[in-house]
Amino acid sequence: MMDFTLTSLATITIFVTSKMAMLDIPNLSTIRLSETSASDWKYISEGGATIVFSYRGPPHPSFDGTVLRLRKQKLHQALPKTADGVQMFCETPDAAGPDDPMIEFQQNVIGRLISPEFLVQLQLVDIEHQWLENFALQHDFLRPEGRRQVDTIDLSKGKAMLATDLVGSKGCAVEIKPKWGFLPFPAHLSPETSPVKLQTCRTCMHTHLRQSRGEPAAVDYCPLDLFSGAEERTVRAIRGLWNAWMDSGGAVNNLRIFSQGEMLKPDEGESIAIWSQTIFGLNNPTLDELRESFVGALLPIIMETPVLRTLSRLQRTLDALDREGLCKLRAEAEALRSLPSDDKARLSRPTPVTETHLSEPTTTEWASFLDSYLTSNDALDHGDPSPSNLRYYILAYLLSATFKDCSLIMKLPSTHDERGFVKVIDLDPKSVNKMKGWEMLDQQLVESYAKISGALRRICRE
Ligand SMILES: O=P(O)(O)O[C@@H]1[C@@H](OP(=O)(O)O)[C@H](OP(=O)(O)O)[C@H](O)[C@H](OP(=O)(O)O)[C@H]1OP(=O)(O)O
Ligand SMILES: Nc1ncnc2c1ncn2[C@@H]1O[C@H](COP(=O)(O)OP(=O)(O)OP(=O)(O)O)[C@@H](O)[C@H]1O
Repeated sequence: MMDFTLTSLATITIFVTSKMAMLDIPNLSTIRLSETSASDWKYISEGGATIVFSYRGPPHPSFDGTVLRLRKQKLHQALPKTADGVQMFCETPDAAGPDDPMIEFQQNVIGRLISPEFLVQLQLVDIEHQWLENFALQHDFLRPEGRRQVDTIDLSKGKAMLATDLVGSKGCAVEIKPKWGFLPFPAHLSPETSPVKLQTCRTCMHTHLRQSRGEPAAVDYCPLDLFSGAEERTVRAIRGLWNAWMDSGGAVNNLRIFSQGEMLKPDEGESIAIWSQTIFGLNNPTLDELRESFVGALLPIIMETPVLRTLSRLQRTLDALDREGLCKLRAEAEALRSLPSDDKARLSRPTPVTETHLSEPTTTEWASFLDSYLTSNDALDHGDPSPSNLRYYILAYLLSATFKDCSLIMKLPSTHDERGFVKVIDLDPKSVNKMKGWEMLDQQLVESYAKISGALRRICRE
């Protein structure tokens, strides 16, 4: 049985040095947001943890073609999700710290797993408190009401992130949040959960739960179709996303459409008319015509990009035990902890759960984990995991969660905007504090889905 200890400092030093050289991140402490005014930035969109603005001010070498990504702060802690699905529990790893760990994480972890052509250039910038306060004051009221009730720009941060603006001010960009692209590894599922979880994917179960609560949900969309690589299924997935976008008035977060730098909403007739004319050359199309043009434009991009396959492989291989197997492994390690020390010493693979198992991974630990994952994950017996590898599996699960929650932004090719592209965004590290919430949600999803009669359950195929 292979045993990973995540502390190989020699390897880590070499790795960090070579990676920094490769990505050539400049020293950006000289870039000052206070050189711009709040009105130079236009609200683009937001997720559970961050809010994004595009630079639209006078020409500036540091800000042209960039977005500003600011951290948000919950107004209230430990609340359930709101009706529009805004996540309200569990903090991100940096919630208490002044800086954003994202850049380091993208260099040291994500950059080793996803080809740089699919990643966005990120830069850390200093923010002066007064500037941020004024910025928040000017922009907060333009945010969606549902979001404003939950969180606000985090004024405690001294740094923010600049990233390449993928939406731009011309042409059409499409954002898809694909979610979970695999069915779980069966080895650790219980007899009760196994028939449910092996037939219906996690995202479809979540959709059902949301639907039953009257929340917006992408009911016709299954990520396994999108990830399938098969044309017919990909068409079905894009149609499903489009239908959800239409039916929810653009409220579901699985599909966002940006036209000329603005987020499009299905009920904005004039913008839709301009969009359909400029992007598809359609005048007064029927909704079906518009949908099929949209599908036709997106299909080749999705079929050709290798990045969906990469994401699904990463999600799956990093979640080799399923949440249930991980919980069992932790329980096994906890049971070992309570053994008398003489008995522990005699065990072939002891690993009681310690504080370090539940701490946030450091940069060096991530680097060491990646070394192990890239060289030896396939050689591990995931059907009979060793408690001594508990920490390895915890880090793997955290990283899998990042890939399960990221989004793609695809720029449609157009005459004035040359080539299209596909980029992966929102590759933030997830916090170990989320484990409990994930466990509860997993149980809730399966329990709720198991109540549906078998014949009505969705069958998701890989
Ligand atoms: O648990 P899920 O699958 O609902 O994912 C959450 C997302 O909900 P979704 O299903 O995509 O609408 C949720 O998205 P929204 O806030 O609903 O747009 C967040 O992305 C959340 O991550 P974080 O708390 O921002 O780090 C996500 O939480 P994690 O599971 O990634 O921790
Ligand atoms: N580089 C970019 N260019 C243009 N728009 C962007 C960029 N990065 C993010 N966005 C927009 O901002 C939104 C919020 O960003 P992001 O998904 O990173 O936030 P988040 O809070 O981490 O999301 P989640 O809740 O899904 O975890 C995205 O959904 C996208 O619409």
